[in-house]
Order: sequence, then C-alpha cells, then structure tokens
Amino acid sequence: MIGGTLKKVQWTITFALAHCVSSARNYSSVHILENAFSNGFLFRQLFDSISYTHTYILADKLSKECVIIDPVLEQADRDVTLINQLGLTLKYVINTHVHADHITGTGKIKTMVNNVQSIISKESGAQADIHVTHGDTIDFGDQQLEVRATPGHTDGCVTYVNQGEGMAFTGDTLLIRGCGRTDFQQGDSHKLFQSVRKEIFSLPDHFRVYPAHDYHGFSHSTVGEEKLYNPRLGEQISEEKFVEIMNNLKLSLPKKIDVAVPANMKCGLQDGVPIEP
Ligand SMILES: N[C@@H](CCC(=O)N[C@@H](CSS)C(=O)NCC(=O)O)C(=O)O
Ligand SMILES: [Fe+2]
Repeated sequence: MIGGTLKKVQWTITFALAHCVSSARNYSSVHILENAFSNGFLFRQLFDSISYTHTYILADKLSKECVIIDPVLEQADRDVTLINQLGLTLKYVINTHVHADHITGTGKIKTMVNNVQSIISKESGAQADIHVTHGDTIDFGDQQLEVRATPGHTDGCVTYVNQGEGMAFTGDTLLIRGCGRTDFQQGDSHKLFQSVRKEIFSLPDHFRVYPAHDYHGFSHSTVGEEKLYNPRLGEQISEEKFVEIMNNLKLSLPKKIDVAVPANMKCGLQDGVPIEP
C-alpha cells in the first residue's frame, strides 16, 4: 500500500519535471517565431493542388501596387480575379526560377493585365521584361524585395527577401523541412548548400520562409525553425552529408518537365500568345 503510494508520488514528480523541461524548451524556442506584418502590407498565399505550388501576392495598401510571385498557368484567372477584387494594381509578375514541373502563369497574366512587367534572374537565361541579379531591389509602393542569388536547384534560382516584413521567398532552394532537388537543369548540391547557409540562414531567425512548393501540407516556416529542424540542411548537417542525402533521393522526374522547361524559358509565352496547358 505504502509502496503503491510512493510509486504514485514518484510518477507525479517525474511527470511534473518532464512538463517543466518541455515548457522550458517551448519558451526558449520563442525566438524562432515570426512577428506580425505591418499595417500597410497586404499578403495572400495561394496554392495549386495539382503541382503543389505556392503563389504569393504582396501589396502596398496605400499605393495599391502589388506583385505576384510564381504564378501557375492554370490558376492565372483565379489570381487576376483576386487582384482585381482587392482593388490592386499588378506591377510585376516575378519568378524565383525556371520551373520544371508546371508552366508559369506569367505569359497569360501579361495578356490579361495592362502594363505589367515580368521579372526573372539574368542567370536563368529565360526571357522576361526585367532581368535581376544579386543585390537588386524590386519596389512596389513602400514595399521592397531584395534579390539574393541562391543557385543550386538551378543556376538562376533567386530568393526574394522582404526585409521590412521579415519574409524570404525561397523558390525551390529551401522547402519546409526539405529543399529543391539537384539532379536536373543545372542542379549542384554543393552550390545549394552554400546558398542556403550564406543567403538564407544568415537572415534573422524570426524571418518567415515561403517556398515555391510544399508536398506535406505546410504553408510557411521560419529561418530559425529550418536551422533547427530541416533534415537535409539543418545546422547539424555537414556539406558532405547533404551531398550524400541529395545523391540518394531517388525521385522520379516531374511529369511535365519536357514541356515546362522550354515554355518557362519563354516565361510561358510563344509569339505573344500564352502556351496552352
Ligand atoms: N512529382 C512532381 C515533381 C516533384 C518534384 O520533383 N519537385 C521538385 C520541385 S519542382 S522542380 C523538387 O525539387 N522536389 C524536392 C523534393 O524533395 O521533393 C511532378 O511530377 O511534377
Ligand atoms: Fe524547380
């Protein structure tokens, strides 16, 4: 009887201690959590459930100027309708890289919206109205995106950083708990590792990470979270280990790669006409 009571007391103490430790861990993890956006900023995250692509609309509320990042051809009507409904003026259609799995909505959106300009990196070799390189900035109203070259998934991959709002649009360079593959286009695991470590993990821990794809139901992450928990690129992983992981992914090729890459080299336009899905 006394033994039984003692066991109960022991168990209660063990449980209480475990609870304290896990609360302490949660408390010390607060630094990886994101801050609120500023009042003048409007943000929408959209999803294409066929290609698992995230598309983003960012706007300056005062001027009503907005940009769209990584639109998908089949969702161009949805995206333009939303932009119109929100009373925004689309200034730039921006791509993080030449996508291999879907055709960009850039070309179609250009035929639907007056005076909109397309943007992609110079290094991508793709057609666009404006070519950006590392260190450039893209302005819309009071908002700004900084261009960071993050090659590795492709040579022309860039990450767009909104320093003011604490956001990084990482394309396929850094995915949530993963990263873009490096086995086609100009894929290079060493380059990707260095890009993530130098250009993304150097951002403050609370910066939000918004990837071009998510295959596991996540919307976004933070730099601090990925440094801690990314199984391929987390801070505990060496470059050699990363290369080994990437060499053993054994992924099948994207089904649309043969049509998507040539179409996206032209930003989804052929002789001024959107390429058909
Ligand atoms: N099954 C999909 C293609 C999936 C895929 O290869 N995704 C790419 C990003 S699109 S280029 C990738 O880098 N994935 C990394 C990973 O770990 O999954 C299709 O057929 O389209
Ligand atoms: Fe990609």
